[in-house]
Amino acid sequence: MATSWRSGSSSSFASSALSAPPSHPQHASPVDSTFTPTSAAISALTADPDCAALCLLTPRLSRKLFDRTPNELTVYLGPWEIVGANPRRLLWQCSYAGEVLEHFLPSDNPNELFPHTLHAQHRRFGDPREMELYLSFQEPHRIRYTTTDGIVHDEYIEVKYEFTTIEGSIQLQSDIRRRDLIDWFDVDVVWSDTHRRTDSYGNVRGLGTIQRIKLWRDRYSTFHYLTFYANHRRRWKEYLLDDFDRDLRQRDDRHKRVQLGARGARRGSASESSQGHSRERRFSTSIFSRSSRHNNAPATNGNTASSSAQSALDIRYLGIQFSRNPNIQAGSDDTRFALALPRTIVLAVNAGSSSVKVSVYTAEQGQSPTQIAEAQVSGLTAPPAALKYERDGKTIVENREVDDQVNGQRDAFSLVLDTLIGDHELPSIKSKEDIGILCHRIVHGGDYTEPQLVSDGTYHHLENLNDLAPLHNANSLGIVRLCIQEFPSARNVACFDSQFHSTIPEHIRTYPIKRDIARKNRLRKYGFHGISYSFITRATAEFLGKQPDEINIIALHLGSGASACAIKSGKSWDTSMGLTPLAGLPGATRSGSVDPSLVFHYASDVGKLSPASTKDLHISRAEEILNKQAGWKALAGTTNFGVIAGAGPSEEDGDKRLAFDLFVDRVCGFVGSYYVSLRGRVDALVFAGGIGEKSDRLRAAVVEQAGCLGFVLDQEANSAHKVAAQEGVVHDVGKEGVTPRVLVCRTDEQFEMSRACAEDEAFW
Ligand SMILES: Nc1ncnc2c1ncn2[C@@H]1O[C@H](COP(=O)(O)OP(=O)(O)O)[C@@H](O)[C@H]1O
Ligand SMILES: CC(=O)OP(=O)(O)O
Ligand SMILES: [Mg+2]
Repeated sequence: MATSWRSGSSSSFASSALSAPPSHPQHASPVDSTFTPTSAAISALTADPDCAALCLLTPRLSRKLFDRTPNELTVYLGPWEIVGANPRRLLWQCSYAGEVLEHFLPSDNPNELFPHTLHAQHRRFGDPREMELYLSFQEPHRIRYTTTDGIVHDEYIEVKYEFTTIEGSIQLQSDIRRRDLIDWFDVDVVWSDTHRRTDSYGNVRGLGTIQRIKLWRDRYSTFHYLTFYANHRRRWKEYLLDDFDRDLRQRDDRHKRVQLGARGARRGSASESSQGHSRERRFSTSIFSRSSRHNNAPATNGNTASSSAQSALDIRYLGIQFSRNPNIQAGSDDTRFALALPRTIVLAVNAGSSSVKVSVYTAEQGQSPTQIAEAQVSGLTAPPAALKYERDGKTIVENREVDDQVNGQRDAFSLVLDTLIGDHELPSIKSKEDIGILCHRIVHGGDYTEPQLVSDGTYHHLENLNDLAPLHNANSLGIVRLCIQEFPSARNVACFDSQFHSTIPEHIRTYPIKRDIARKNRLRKYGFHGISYSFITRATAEFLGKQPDEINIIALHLGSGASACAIKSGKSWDTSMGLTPLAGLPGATRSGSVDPSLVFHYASDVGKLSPASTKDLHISRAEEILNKQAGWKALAGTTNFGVIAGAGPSEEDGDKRLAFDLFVDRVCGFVGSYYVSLRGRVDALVFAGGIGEKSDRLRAAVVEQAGCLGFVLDQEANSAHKVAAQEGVVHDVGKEGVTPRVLVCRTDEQFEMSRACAEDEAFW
């Protein structure tokens, strides 16, 4: 191996090196064939003492350097050994008798030495592994080079090694640290609860950026350690892996992020503590004892790195964002990193009246799930039905017409399933066996107040409720049945739209009818869209910087089925749907509340069973008329509210304008009623659901009419394109400085279900 020196201008070495070419004839010799591949070549002291460097070079590279720097000196290095104490030295064998190169290690404590290699981003086009060929230290080290002429060089310099093999580099790093280097991961940001990922301006900051995390195993125990250079603090960090919970605290495959929680610390510490819920203890466990530094090297303009890692686990979690550059990451380091961690795939199925939405998550017990894919078939009541599929936030299928393959919710689900399983680029689902939990939105859950594992008993109990949610329950149970057949080893969990409303007080949920009959037939207000309202409550609270039980809101879930909900102290206080999802606001095909006698004047056969009834669903003509032949479809000839909201001034759009005005009127009726019901203590009016999230016109009309209650819109923020362009879940569309706020919430019923399932150990 070749070692070349470029001289400094001072010291005994400098003077000899200044004479060019190098005056040591023995150094002209080629590499000695006895040197092992793990040995390294060394080169380069620069002419400038401030940036003196020592490099181990491949012969190829060193030859190039020699061409341009006549003062260089070549030393051929052989194997190394680490000798002595106080100071420990890395002793390099050289080619010739009497020729020795000593690298004085700045600490006798091997754990305090941190050979540094760069993140692969610094060399974008090579093999990321090859970054290990280039080793450096973050502070000057003393190098003594002796030949038969005596000491040629003895000075603190910046040391850089360049290896010819990765194995050689790994071996040297392991020897220096007396810990085996077993893996490394290129990360874009590392942060913690005390060093947040971004600063208050949103700039990525963290503890360190663009660094290579290394994983070490102690040679004398089973302890594993993580090290990285916290470049923003200019110090090394070393953490004992056992000090972190075995399960990842959070995993976000889309952003290639994981969070390790400090062992014994409670989850969600950072945000909870910022909200005054600091329940965790801080750790002061020493990972290793600090020994004094044996480094008298001069500090260079304050940039000198500390070679001592911070010795205590001084954080509650460590966040790591692996490199998102696909060229760099080649393999998936984050997957390797998380290999040992127990998790499963959760499929959340939301069969609505006009759509089937399925989201796929990776989930760990007790952790917030991470979405990896989402597929939906929409337009089931407004043909053509269309399939949309996204993986890792990228659109894979954009509104493909699927009318010929889909007739109803169960077909839509089968199509979605085929899409997911057939996607070879969705490695988390290679086969059906990969799916551990399937959670299903069941609109009517009767008296259930919590999600239920589907057993024969629960299934049959739910079947009895089919007639109370005629557009939903039977369809959902059809999907549950399919899943039980198709995924025999998975657990099916039923999550209920009605459960969120179990807190509605008796005087609100009771109908003024004979109490014994009401009790016997369980006739009361149940309320629906509760999974969505639960999501909206938490998301809004987070957005407003409060706890869920500290907020009062009026939430509007306006989709194919539409409802309003008064949420008091984070709990449902009242909602517009009732015994069934027919009551309250009109919808795509539903009338909403009308005079109960109306139907008897609408047709004469309303008490008869509808021909649309099936063995799973018994529906009268009256129910059919009010659920399926009313709403926008009846008024405006379309179930697409986008078309209704887009109505122009022409006469032919008159029906659409009527439908729009009618809807605004009914929505405002609930807003006013709930405002009074909440005694005017309202933090926000929140729009959600397909219409609530997408129709700026509808929001503008509602807020204009409800303006007397203090709601004011920011027209610009409310525009559909502005809202669509926002990344987060909740968007403020209200006028600045005005309370109550007006918000848009991208509700996510699938996430809410999968979160509930991941949280409950009964489902694991
Ligand atoms: N750009 C739009 N403007 C207004 N309404 C829209 C728009 N896009 C979709 N919608 C409405 O949203 C409804 C779907 O809402 P969603 O909540 O997704 O449905 P579901 O009730 O099936 O869960 C559609 O039926 C359509 O009326
Ligand atoms: C309850 C209900 O109407 O649900 P959706 O709007 O999803 O049809
Ligand atoms: Mg819906």
